[in-house]
Amino acid sequence: MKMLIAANWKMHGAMDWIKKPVHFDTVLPAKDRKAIDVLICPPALYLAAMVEPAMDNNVFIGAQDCHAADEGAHTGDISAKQIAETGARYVINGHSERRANGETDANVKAKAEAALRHALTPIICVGETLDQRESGEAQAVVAKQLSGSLPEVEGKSFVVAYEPVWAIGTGKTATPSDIADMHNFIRTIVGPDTRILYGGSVKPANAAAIFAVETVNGALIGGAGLDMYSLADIAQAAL
Ligand SMILES: O=C[C@H](O)COP(=O)(O)O
Repeated sequence: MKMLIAANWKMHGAMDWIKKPVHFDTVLPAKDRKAIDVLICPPALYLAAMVEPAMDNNVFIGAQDCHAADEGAHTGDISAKQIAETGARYVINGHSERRANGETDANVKAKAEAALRHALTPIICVGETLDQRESGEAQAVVAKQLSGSLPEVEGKSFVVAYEPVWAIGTGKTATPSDIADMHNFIRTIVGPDTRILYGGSVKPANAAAIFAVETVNGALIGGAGLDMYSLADIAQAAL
């Protein structure tokens, strides 16, 4: 399965960042990374401007969230239909930073199903908190999130990102053995054909060890995905 190297820019960036996929291609040209897919998920207002230069450089563009409805009175929200119209190909659903603000498994599932209706690939995030891990509940928490959040749409593919909440933006990475345990567990639920990413303080220095875990099919990268040299170093580790 092709690895997916996905950068989630969160609420970072400015208009001149729309050139970053072109810069990425200068650092790691498309001809040298045919074995992997590269995705950048910028803030929504940059999507339309980024898609064309990014696709010209074999970089996919995705959104960080979508609404479950196709249209309506939802101030500040963006629908999967609108995201798809920009030419973006992926959307992140259920990131822990959104779950922390009240997003439920049912919301995530409805959003992922909206994404699939508009030919976007949802990246569905799951992961336990430190308290949940320390009390031995990590797998049960992830199983519950998957059971409530995965889209029920026949024949459509989605991506799962396992992001332990305690590893996000903290510099603490799960050990390869912890990642392998959780990814193997998730694999038993999602089957052999679904990409399972790891996210949580992925950096150039630890990427190779993470990608060496057999059931890791790529990474969802926050901080280290803002700099194209560091994103390219991580991508290189997946080749
Ligand atoms: O979506 C990305 C994750 O939240 C990971 O962020 P991080 O690499 O800054 O820890």
